[in-house]
Amino acid sequence: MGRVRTAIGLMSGTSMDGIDVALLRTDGADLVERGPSLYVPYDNALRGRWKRALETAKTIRERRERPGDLADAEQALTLCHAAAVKSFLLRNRLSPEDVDVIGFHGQTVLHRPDEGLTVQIGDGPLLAEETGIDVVYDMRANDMVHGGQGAPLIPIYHAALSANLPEEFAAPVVFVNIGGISNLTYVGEDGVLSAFDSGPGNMLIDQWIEAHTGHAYDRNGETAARGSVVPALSHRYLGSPFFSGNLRRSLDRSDFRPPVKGEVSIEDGARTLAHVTAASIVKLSDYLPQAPRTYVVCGGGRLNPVIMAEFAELAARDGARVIAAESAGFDGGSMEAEAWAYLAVRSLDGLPLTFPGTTGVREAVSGGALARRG
Ligand SMILES: Nc1ncnc2c1ncn2[C@@H]1O[C@H](COP(=O)(O)OP(=O)(O)OP(=O)(O)O)[C@@H](O)[C@H]1O
Ligand SMILES: CC(=O)N[C@H]1[C@@H]2OC[C@@H](O2)[C@@H](O)[C@@H]1O[C@H](C)C(=O)O
Repeated sequence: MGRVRTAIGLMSGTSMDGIDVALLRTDGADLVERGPSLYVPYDNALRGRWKRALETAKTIRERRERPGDLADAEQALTLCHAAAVKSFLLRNRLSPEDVDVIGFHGQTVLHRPDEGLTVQIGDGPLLAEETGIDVVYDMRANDMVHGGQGAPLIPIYHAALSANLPEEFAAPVVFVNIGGISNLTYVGEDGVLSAFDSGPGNMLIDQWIEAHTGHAYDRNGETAARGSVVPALSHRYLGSPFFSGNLRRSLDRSDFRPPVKGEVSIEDGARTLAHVTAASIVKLSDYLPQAPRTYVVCGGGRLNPVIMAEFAELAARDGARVIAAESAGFDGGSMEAEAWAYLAVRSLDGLPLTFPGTTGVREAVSGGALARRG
C-alpha cells in the first residue's frame, strides 16, 4: 500500500457554473475515504468572463500561449480557486498543514484531441503560493503526449469506487458523468475499464435556455417537462458521425451547437435536448464489452428529472437500470473533485492516470506537474 495522503480536489467543469471542492483520504489505490465537499458558484460576471476566454483561446496553436487577456483570466480563475480552498478549510476547521496536496483541474478553454492540443487555464504555482499547499495541476497534458485523447481522466477513480458498490449494483456497471459534456466508464466483472466521452450533457440545454430566458439552466427540467421530443431535431444530433462508430473520442464544448433560435419552441427544444443527452449515452453503450446492468449517474444532469426519466426508460429496454450516485452511497456532485484529489495522489506516487482503454493512450501513463507550496 502506498502512503495515505489527505488531498483536496478542485474541479471547474465545462458547464462553467462553479468550483467543486472535495476532500479525500487515499493511498491513490484501493483506500478511498471521502470527506466533506463544497460548491462555490460563479456569479454571472465570472461565467461571462470564462465564456469570453473560450473565444479568445480559439487562436491558440501551442498550449502555453495566452493570447489577449487570457493570462489575466487565468490569474483571476486561480485566485477564485484559492478563495474556494480557503473558505473550505475555514468551514471544516482545517489548516493548510492538514492537507498534503491539491489536485487542480483548472478550466478547459480549448480541447482539440485530433491536433494533440488541450488547454486548461489555471496557474499551479500561484495556487500553491496562495494556499500554502502543494499543487498537482495540468494532468491531461502527458496523456496527449503519449497519443491519448487527454480525457476522460476520471475512470480510474470510478474503478476505485466500484470496489465499494453494494452487491445489488455489481459489475458490469457504468458510471456516467452528465456534466456540460457526458462521459462514461464501464467497469466489467473482470475489472476491465472502458471509457469515453458519450456526447453533449447539459451544455446544449444550458445554452438553449440561456438564449431564451437569460437563466443559466433548465431548473429541475421544468421547461423540458412541458415540451415534446421533435424527432427531426433529435435525429440530427444523434445522426452525428460522433455516434456512428466504435471510435473513442473526447469532446470539446464547441463540437455540438444548440438549435437555432426559433427552429422549435423553447419547451420542445429543451425536451429534445434532454432526450438527446440520455439517448446518446445509451447509444454509445452498444460499443461496451458487455451490456451494463446498472448506470450510476453523477454530475448536474442527475438533477434534471426529464433527462433521468428518459435515460431510465431507454436503459430499461436493454434490461439495465439507472440510479443517481447517491443511491449507491456516493456524492454525485463532488465526484469529479474527489477524482482530482485521487489523481493528484497517484501523480505524486508516479502511478498511471490514464490507460489505453480510457483515453486511447498508447500505454498507461502518469501525468501532472507539481508546484511546491510557497
Ligand atoms: N436542479 C437542476 N436541474 C436541472 N439541471 C441542473 C440542476 N442542477 C444542475 N444542473 C445542470 O448541471 C450542470 C452542472 O453540472 P456539472 O457541475 O456536473 O458540470 P461540469 O462539472 O461543469 O461539467 P463537466 O463534467 O462536463 O466538466 C448545470 O449547468 C445544469 O445544466
Ligand atoms: C477536456 C476536458 O476538460 N474534458 C472534460 C469534459 O467534461 C466531461 C468530459 O468532457 C470529460 O472528458 C472531461 O472531464 C472529466 C472530468 C474527465 O476528464 O474525466
